[in-house]
Amino acid sequence: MFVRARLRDVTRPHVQSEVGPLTSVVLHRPGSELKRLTPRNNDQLLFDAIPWVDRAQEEHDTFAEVLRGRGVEVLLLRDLLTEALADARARAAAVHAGVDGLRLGRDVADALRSHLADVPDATLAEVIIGGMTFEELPAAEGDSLVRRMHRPHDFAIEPIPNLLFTRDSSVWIGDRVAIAALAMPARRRESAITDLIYAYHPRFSHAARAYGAHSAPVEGGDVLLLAPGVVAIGVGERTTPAGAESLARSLFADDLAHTVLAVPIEQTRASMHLDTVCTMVDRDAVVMYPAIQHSLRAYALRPKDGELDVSGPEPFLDAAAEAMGIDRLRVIDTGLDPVTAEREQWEDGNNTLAVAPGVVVAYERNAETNTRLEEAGIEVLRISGSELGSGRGGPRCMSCPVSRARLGDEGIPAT
Ligand SMILES: NC(=[NH2+])NCCC[C@H](N)C(=O)O
Repeated sequence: MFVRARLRDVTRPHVQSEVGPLTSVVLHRPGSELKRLTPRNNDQLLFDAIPWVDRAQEEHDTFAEVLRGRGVEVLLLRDLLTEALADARARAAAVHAGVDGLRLGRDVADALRSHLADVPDATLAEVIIGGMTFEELPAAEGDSLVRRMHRPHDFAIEPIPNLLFTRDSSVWIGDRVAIAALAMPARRRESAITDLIYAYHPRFSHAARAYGAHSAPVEGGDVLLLAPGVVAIGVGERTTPAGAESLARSLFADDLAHTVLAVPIEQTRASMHLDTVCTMVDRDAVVMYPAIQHSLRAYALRPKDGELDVSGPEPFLDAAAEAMGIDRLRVIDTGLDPVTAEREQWEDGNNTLAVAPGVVVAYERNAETNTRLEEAGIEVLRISGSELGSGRGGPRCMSCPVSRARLGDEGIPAT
């Protein structure tokens, strides 16, 4: 009885750290939404190039296989969405999120809503993710200025290619899920999708929330669970000071953290999230972009008599070690020359996904960083990311851990 209960426990949502053995994760296999990218819209849609979609899918399939090979349950977001849409309330939420009446005008919006009300769940999921152009709109009676004045390839529903980066739109902390409030217009609809999956998919419908999509901006790529009870939140291009503060309040209120470290990062595309410059590779070790190693600082937030106590800023590594209750947070010293370090940081060399303490998935192209990780005793599972990387995200960005075994419980086999 006891053993069975523990086995079942393994895939129950629960994430306390960045490195506890990964048992269940949400990925999004990229699809038609990437085929919508053109040189005219890629900047706005936050891609730096036009990916070769078939190859991106192959690379993603390999990523999923590497994880499965380590006993990880891979949940695909498109499947979760389609299954959630079996609930009529989820369908209504999906149509509401996809059809923008102000943009389309009353007649087109009404026609589109009634068309989507009748399509199968899988088609609705496809339209919500892949978008719809004006020429793909269902035919309608009567005349319409909106239809006449839009070009055939204009989007009636925008595609959401950044759904690939499942890390950013939601994050599990303990047994609660935080729905991220995404900062960039091209990504706002992603929260509506994760929100409805967690609200209506039978697997998650009982999950309590740690944060809501209508709060101040927080993106999952900025949230690092350094140790049970210790959460670092990057504050920069995406997560705002108000977002970090309100997530901290919410975590304290729910007893999910005792310390939150707010970590200012440069507001540039290269370091859009904290996880572009620093990820954990072991219980007490991070891989970090050398250029920021000595300048990264943190404000420490702690609960005090129902209010917030804010101290610092002090060097991030010191603040982290103190909050984690360890002597020192090791930095894997990549020791790279500044040009190589900058190139590999841009290509997500520091954006690793730990599948267990000391075992990470990384892009193979970051050869120098990976070699240094191995020299430091970290096992590196290499995947190709030549096409996947064109959206500026690595293995950590492309994964949303739903459950990890607690540190110290590694003996539990994955089901
Ligand atoms: N956690 C991350 N680093 N995510 C990367 C997201 C990349 C995406 N194109 C964006 O600009 O939003």
